[in-house]
Amino acid sequence: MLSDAFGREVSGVRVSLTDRCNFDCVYCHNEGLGDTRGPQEPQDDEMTADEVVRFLDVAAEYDVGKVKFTGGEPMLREDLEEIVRRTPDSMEISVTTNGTFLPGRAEALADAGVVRVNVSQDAVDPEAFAEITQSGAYDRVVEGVDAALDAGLAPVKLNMVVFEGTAGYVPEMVDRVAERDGLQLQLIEYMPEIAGNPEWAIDIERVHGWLAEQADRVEHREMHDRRRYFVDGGMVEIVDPVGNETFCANCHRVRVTHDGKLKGCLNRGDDHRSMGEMTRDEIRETFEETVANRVPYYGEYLVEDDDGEWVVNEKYLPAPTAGDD
Ligand SMILES: Nc1nc2c(ncn2[C@@H]2O[C@H](COP(=O)(O)OP(=O)(O)OP(=O)(O)O)[C@@H](O)[C@H]2O)c(=O)[nH]1
Ligand SMILES: C[S@@+](CC[C@H](N)C(=O)[O-])C[C@H]1O[C@@H](n2cnc3c(N)ncnc32)[C@H](O)[C@@H]1O
Ligand code: SF4
Ligand code: SF4
Repeated sequence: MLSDAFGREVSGVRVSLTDRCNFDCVYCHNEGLGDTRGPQEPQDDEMTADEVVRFLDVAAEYDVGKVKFTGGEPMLREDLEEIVRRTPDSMEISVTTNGTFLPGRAEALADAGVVRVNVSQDAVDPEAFAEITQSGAYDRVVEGVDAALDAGLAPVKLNMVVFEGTAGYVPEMVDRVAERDGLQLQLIEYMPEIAGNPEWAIDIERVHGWLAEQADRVEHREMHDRRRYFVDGGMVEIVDPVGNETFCANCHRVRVTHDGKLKGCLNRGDDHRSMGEMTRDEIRETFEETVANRVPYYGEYLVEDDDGEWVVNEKYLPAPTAGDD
């Protein structure tokens, strides 16, 4: 397994299959590309299934054991099932989706080899949902969650971005996952870096504090040192990257953009390496370079030396953790 200069092993990849989407969520960072709601028709620049699989084959050679397919909306790709089927057997496959295409396709995804899905659902109130996603698809998403559970794609994590527009719905969402076996809740701190509107952010520590009061127990997940609260039989995980040095110190994934560029960090736009028409050997080299150049985003990992060059801040070496859960 490859490690970066901070000792962070790369055990997973997140592959964006498209930047298209049928929603237009007001907060969307589009996996680092920044523009909400990409074009609706298939684009020439999307990786083909062959290109995705070629990259995954190379990643598997480096013992990358997990792949997350995301987007844009990855289920807009009609060849998603094919890509999943052709993903190396050694990889655990999950998908993050807005859920609208799960009815009618969840079973096929499970048959192809997806083990679990994360479904975005920011509110239990259809009107609020419509305002946030700019869509009228609330019922369809709820149906999609049911379809995923019926197909055995469990646990289904409900992804909820916590910001000014949703914070009031957190207690209802916590109740919802407690009521239903197979559901978990993932509260994602709003990230304004790429999406803009920093005034929408709320203090995620208040949510931690509230959950700590409700929880019977709290666990730490190895990836990102995320906290998991167990409330009335339900599990609530908080994804809180913003300004969080510990989160980045435990980041074990390399990303691929829909147009086939490798990148070491969600928030960086200056480290993209295009795989384009590369041979496998070239992809290997590019993957190694990408890992070697990964730098945690939050924290003073790079400092200026006496000659004005940016160098690794030695106080962070070796990195605190390795591995993934
Ligand atoms: N800054 C940052 N944000 C992340 C990272 N991982 C996840 N997030 C945020 O959390 C969102 C939801 O991630 P998901 O695609 O559901 O997957 P996940 O929670 O990371 O992975 P699993 O819990 O293993 O399913 C992402 O779109 C980001 O907004 C990360 O490494 N860095
Ligand atoms: C970019 S979407 C792609 C997958 C799919 N379309 C979906 O919505 O699940 C992946 C996740 O990123 C989250 N997300 C988008 N913009 C965000 C932001 N500015 N801050 C935090 N999370 C964000 C969404 O809620 C979603 O759960
Ligand atoms: S559904 Fe996902 S990709 Fe589409 S706009 Fe919403 S968060 Fe962004
Ligand atoms: S380094 Fe930090 S901000 Fe960048 S992808 Fe990893 S956890 Fe996210």
